[in-house]
This record gives sequence, structure tokens and C-alpha cells, in this order.
Amino acid sequence: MEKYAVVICGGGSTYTPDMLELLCFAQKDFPLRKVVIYDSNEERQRKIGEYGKILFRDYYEDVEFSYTSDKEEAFRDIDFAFVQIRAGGINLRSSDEKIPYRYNCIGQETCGAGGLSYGIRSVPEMIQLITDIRAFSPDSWIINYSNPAAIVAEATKRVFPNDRKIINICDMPTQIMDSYLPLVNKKRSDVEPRYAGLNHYGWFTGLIDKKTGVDVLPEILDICVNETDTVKKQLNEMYIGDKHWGSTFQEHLNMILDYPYSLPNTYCLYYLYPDTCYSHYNEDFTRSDEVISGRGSNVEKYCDSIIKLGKMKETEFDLGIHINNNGNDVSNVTSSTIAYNDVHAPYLIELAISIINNSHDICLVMVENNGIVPNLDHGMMLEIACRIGKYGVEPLHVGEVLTFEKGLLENQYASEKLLVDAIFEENYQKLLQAFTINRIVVDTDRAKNMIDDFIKVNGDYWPNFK
Ligand SMILES: NC(=O)c1ccc[n+]([C@@H]2O[C@H](COP(=O)([O-])OP(=O)(O)OC[C@H]3O[C@@H](n4cnc5c(N)ncnc54)[C@H](O)[C@@H]3O)[C@@H](O)[C@H]2O)c1
Ligand SMILES: O=P(O)(O)OC[C@H]1O[C@H](O[C@H]2[C@H](O)[C@@H](O)[C@@H](O)O[C@@H]2CO)[C@H](O)[C@@H](O)[C@@H]1O
Ligand SMILES: [Mn+2]
Repeated sequence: MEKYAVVICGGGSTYTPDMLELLCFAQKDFPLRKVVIYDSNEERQRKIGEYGKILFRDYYEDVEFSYTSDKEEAFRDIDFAFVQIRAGGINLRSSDEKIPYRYNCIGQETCGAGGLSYGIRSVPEMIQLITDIRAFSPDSWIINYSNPAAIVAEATKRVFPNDRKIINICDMPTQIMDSYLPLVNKKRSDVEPRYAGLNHYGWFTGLIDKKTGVDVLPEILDICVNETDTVKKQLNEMYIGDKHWGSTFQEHLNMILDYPYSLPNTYCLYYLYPDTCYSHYNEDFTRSDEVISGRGSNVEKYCDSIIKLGKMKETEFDLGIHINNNGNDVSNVTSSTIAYNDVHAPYLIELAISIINNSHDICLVMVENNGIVPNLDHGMMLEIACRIGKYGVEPLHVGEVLTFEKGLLENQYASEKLLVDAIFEENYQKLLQAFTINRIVVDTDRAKNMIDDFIKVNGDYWPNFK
């Protein structure tokens, strides 16, 4: 049986423990010979690296596990690169979120001015990373989570136009399916999604039951409209203790009631309800602060405890690993790390399994439009349903989008396209246009003031726009 070599880029990521543990759970369906975690910040990765040594020794000893900041050590002889870097780190995410508030604008990780600022940092680092991976493993799959995925996808499309093994993905639609499918007693592996839009700005147009061929989305929307209180209660229970996602999904349900003909991505909230979102956020304690004190701190404590014990088996951290024996459905076998049981790792591994088995599972990934949605810009990197196999990504037919969605998407794509132009040309005028055309920014003076502030905090992460 073939065994694969995986590198996780951004090894210091808060998602890495979940990812490593799920690789142990999925060893029957995704057999591995080598796992390397790679990070440009040795210190940030060290604890997760030391924890990973214990994990693989206890649960997957025939895998060669290591951690490094050396590119050749990380990228030589690799089959899959899972990429989850945060260019500039969490502190600059904090600036991305706080600077817009100075000008009465929402600050968000991937949307609006914050997302544009983040995109300017991410693009050069992602291009360098992919170039480095390709230098040592020209035929490896590069599956990227790093944000802002829409802007990264637009930029990598231009620099690596013929590289069919770069896949940009997002786990938000997966999370939305997991949140609403229980209303019709289904889970994610029971349906094939139909979806269209840009990353973090799209809509489900169908959820096809694999057994019957029936689209269960209309029934879900009907329940949302006619049994709203039941749905509110179910979402509250699902996200009990998770204030951010709990409140996000309550607002998301309100958006469905306003536009009850499709199931939008949660991120549409920032574009369609900017004033409501602005009023709900605390500019002195934004989402990045919650992540630092929540997921970030939990993951660090988790790794520290295991490193201190020197083992996981027969401790409170014992994963009770059983070889995943329920077929390809790793989404049923979530890891038990304290980081959080989430869709992030399962989604990535489900994708990899569909590739190695050539099973053509349908996943939502970002591909160049090229007429799949004939009334949208053909260069748009659309997040749509695609069949995933060992020879690449094959998009399903979509057809035209409605006027409302077309108007929103063309506007957003103009912002993202102008931003990538601005980055490559170091062009201030296009930078100003990218900010001003964005539905969350709108005003030229506000855009100019934010850009001035972003230039100050981003330093060398930003080119010298002129
Ligand atoms: N696509 C999605 O739906 C999705 C879901 C969740 C998270 N994300 C993204 O995944 C990334 C990781 O999230 P996180 O909260 O774990 O971030 P994090 O800040 O906890 O970790 C990111 C790691 O990347 C490292 N890094 C930064 N630049 C690098 C480079 N050029 N080369 C190698 N390593 C580098 C950092 O040192 C850090 O250890 C972010 O971009 C986040 O937005 C995407
Ligand atoms: O604010 P964060 O860092 O917690 O999350 C930002 C990311 O949010 C989405 O990913 C979600 C995922 O969709 C859902 O499973 C949730 O429970 O956890 C993930 C991250 O916490 C979004 O898709 C990402 O692009 C964002 O980076
Ligand atoms: Mn996402």
C-alpha cells in the first residue's frame, strides 16, 4: 500500500494539533510514511513540534515525524503540503481588525479593509512558499487554507496559471452544512453541496441527498422560515459556550429570513449588514483578542501539559486511538484535542483522501470561472462544487447567478482584483480604488486614512506603494 509524505506549513498554527491527531485517526484511509511541520518562526512552532513527537511515538510510531524551519528539510520528497500560515502573525490581525474602527468601519480578518490589509501581507508570502515547495517537490499537492483565501487564490492563479495541483479551500461552507443539515436529519457526508460565489461571499443553491437525489435545501429554508424558534434553539445548543460562532449563526438565521431563497455564507453578514455588525463589535477586544485568550491559549496549555507528562497513552490526554474503520468519512472521527473539535482538519483530510483514492468526491474549492457562471467575470476565482480526484479538480456546472448576487460579487471581485494589481504593481492609485470600491469601506477619505494607518503598522510586510 502506498504511503504518503505530508508537510504542514504554518506548523505553529493553532490548528496543527487537531490536524496531527486527525492524521493519526485517519491512518487507515490516508496512510503516511512522513509528517513534517514547517514554520518560519522556530520559537512559535517548537512546542507543537515537541508535542507532535510524543503523539506520533504513542499512536503512529512507523511515521517519521519532525519539525523544522529549513525549507529543504520541509519540502523535499513531499506528496501533500497543507498550508495554514498567518502572514504577519496574530498581532497584525489585531491591527487589521482595530484600525477600521477608528473610521467607523467594521474591522474583520478577511473582509473589508482588514481583509485587504491581510491580503497584501499574504500574497508575497504565499507566492514565495509555493515557489519553495515546487523547487523541492514539483509534483506535490498544495492544499491551502491560508487567508484571505479569495485574494490568495486570485494572486496564485496569476503566478502559477498552469499548476493544477494548487487548491485553495475554506471550511466555512462545511461548518454551515454541519449547522443546518441536522434540521432534516442529515449530516455532511449524506449530501453533495451546490454553491457559488467568491470565498467568504457565496451562497448554497442546493444540498443534494446522495441516496435519493432530492435537494434538501428548500426544506431547510422552509424550516428556518416557519419554525424559526426551533432553529434558533438548535443553533444555540450547537454553539453553547462559543459566543462568537453562536452569535454569528443567530445573525445568520436573521439573514436567511431576509433573503429566504438561498443559504448564504456567514461572511455575507459583513457586506449586507455592515451597520449591525459594526454596532455588535467591541473595538477594544476584537476577534483576534478572543482567539489569543481562547484557542491560542488552550492549544499552548494542551501542548505544555503533554510535554510535561512526556506521553499521552494512559494519561488524561489518551486519544484512545482506534484505526478509523468507517471508510472515508473521517468527519465522523474527530480528534479529541482540547483545541476544539472542528471541521478544519477533517475537511482537509477528506479532500486528500478523495485525491489518493481518485474517488471524485464533491468538495467546495476555488477555481477560475472561465464561463462556469457565464454572467460573472471569467477570471473570478469562484468557490464552487468540484469533483476532486488524483488528476485534479473538475468543476460542476453552475449557470447564471441572479442580479443581486451578480452585483455583489462583481463589486467584491473588482476590489480583490484591484488589490492584487496594486500589490504586483506597487500602485497606490489601484490600492485606493481597491479599498474605496469595497462595500464595507465605500468612502475615499476613510480609505485614505485607513491606508495611511495600515502602512505604518505593516512596515515591510507591505510594498512601498507609490
Ligand atoms: N480557509 C479557511 O477557511 C481557514 C480556516 C481557519 C483558519 N484559516 C487560516 O489559517 C491560517 C492559520 O490560522 P491560525 O489562527 O492557526 O494562525 P496562527 O497565527 O495561530 O499560526 C500561523 C502560523 O503560520 C506561521 N507563518 C507565518 N508566515 C509564515 C511563512 N511565510 N512560512 C511559514 N510559516 C509562516 C506563523 O509563524 C504561525 O506559527 C490563517 O491564515 C487563518 O486565516 C483559514
Ligand atoms: O476567528 P477565528 O480565527 O476563530 O476563525 C476565523 C476563521 O473562521 C472560519 O473558519 C472557522 C470554521 O469555518 C468553523 O469550523 C469554525 O468553527 O472554526 C473555524 C476557525 O475558527 C473561516 O472559514 C476562516 O477563513 C477564518 O479564518
Ligand atoms: Mn474561510
